Amino acid sequence: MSLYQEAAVLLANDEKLGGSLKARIYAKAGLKHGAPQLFALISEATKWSAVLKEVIERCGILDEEKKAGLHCFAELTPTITLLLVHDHLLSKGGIAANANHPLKLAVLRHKASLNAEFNRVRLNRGFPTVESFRAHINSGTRGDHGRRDSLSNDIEHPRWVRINALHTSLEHQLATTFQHYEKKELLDVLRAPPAKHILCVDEHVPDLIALPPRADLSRTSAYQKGDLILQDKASCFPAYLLGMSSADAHVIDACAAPGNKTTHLAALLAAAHAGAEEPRSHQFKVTAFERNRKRASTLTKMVTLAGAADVVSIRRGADFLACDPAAPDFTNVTCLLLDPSCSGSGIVGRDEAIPLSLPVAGAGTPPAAATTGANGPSSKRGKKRKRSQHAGAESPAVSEPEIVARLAALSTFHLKLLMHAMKFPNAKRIAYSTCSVHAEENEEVVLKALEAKEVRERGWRVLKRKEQAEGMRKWHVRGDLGIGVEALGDAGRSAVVGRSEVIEACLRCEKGTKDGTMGFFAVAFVRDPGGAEVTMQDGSDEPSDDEESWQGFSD
Ligand SMILES: C[S@@+](CC[C@H](N)C(=O)[O-])C[C@H]1O[C@@H](n2cnc3c(N)ncnc32)[C@H](O)[C@@H]1O
Repeated sequence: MSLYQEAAVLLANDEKLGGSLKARIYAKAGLKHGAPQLFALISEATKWSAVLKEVIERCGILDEEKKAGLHCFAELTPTITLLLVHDHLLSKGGIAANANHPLKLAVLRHKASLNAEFNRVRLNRGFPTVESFRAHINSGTRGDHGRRDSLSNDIEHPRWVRINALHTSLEHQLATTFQHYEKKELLDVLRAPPAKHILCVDEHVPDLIALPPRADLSRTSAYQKGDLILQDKASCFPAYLLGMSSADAHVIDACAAPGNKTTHLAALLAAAHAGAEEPRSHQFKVTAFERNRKRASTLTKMVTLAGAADVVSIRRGADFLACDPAAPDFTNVTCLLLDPSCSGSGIVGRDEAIPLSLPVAGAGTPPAAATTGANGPSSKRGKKRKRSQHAGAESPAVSEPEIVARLAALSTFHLKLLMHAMKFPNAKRIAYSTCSVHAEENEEVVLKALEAKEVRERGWRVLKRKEQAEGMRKWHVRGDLGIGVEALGDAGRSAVVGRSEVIEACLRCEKGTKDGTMGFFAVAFVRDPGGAEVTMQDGSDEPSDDEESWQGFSD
């Protein structure tokens, strides 16, 4: 399989794998060509795709090769043509294939017109040299040239690694797995190539280190044994925010799979109970709810690998909302962690779905007839171009009303979970988090919960910044209450006492910044001693809408 065929298969993503293009390529086993080479080709060709589409269509390559009936035509798909033409026009080494490779020959037959059309497009757009055109494309200016995304930034997402305190310690890992690594600032780590042996010990979350983007630990025995857990910094906030102590013997993870936060809870509880003589399974436990049975299997594997199977009890296929908080099983539950399915808008890579413009056969004007200026196509050609754009590979946009409706459904679902968690009779703390950047799923849920009469009656409030664990107190990006308050009515607004404290209590993480985190939101609720005992009601205090209408969950 040629480089171009393999790149086209990755772009097609027929297996419908999730995650960013980059993550998919680097995670793919058995690639014939190197992941960096494939990723560079795809990302570069994508940046140029709007330009290349125009060039290819005007040259009529797809039509000509089809007419010629060459045996390789079937393989000369729009995607492969785009990739080949990219390398012919823009890669230093040209097309990376043998001189007599049929696909290379098919494209090179059009060498003269490709070069001429490319120069025409460049000049029409006002770029005197290829270099100035390249600089413009790389700058990611929006419009038909592509867009800025993390591919062209010099900052990438670091590889965050949580040291699994159930198995090992930070000191031990620094002295063994990372003995040849130099300690550096986070910014140095963010900009380093994957194989560089530098790391940054995180200043906010204990037992967390950052390695250079795409650092590969998969072959280290520490990773294979479950001593190291790949977990984004932001995702470590909720369990840490709970501030558990030896008084906490039973904790619930309400939405657990794949289990990063479950094993983090177990590790923090083990640290809180350290020194006790009896086996840890007699000291504390985590009950992990996971509604999706398939994902519960992943959870089981993660928990076992992390060495937490003795203290984590998995409720496979169980809906947290269906459990009875008053059941004897839950009498000793003091803390709950809610990390529900959400829009996932904070996930790195989620918005990197690269708009790829593909050429279409029959869409272009042959070069000889291309007498209209680049900015002045005939109406007939204009119609064809419209069709070709429609047939292109860009994903269909989701309309604004759809987004609003989805966020409203998620917000209702999140509030329902939160209100359910607040009914556990002896619960003292609840951490609520999402990997969403939308206030509807974050601050607004917090505010709505706080304004509910029964929540206040039960004594729930936010855990103030000054009460938070040291690292969380130090974290600089706080809540965005301004957006949330807008959505509330007058009654809601006046019901929120101490707005600035609520803002300060919420933690936000932004993606694509030098903090190196994903987009995330976390907050903790606490119940003051003396807050009223929970009176179980008939559920009438719960929001009535169901969350099932939302299909685009983060998980
Ligand atoms: C965002 S993921 C959780 C990620 C997890 N906390 C971690 O850090 O690895 C949300 C999970 O909650 C599960 N879930 C959603 N609603 C649930 C419910 N009502 N009861 C139990 N699990 C639920 C989903 O199936 C999904 O696996």
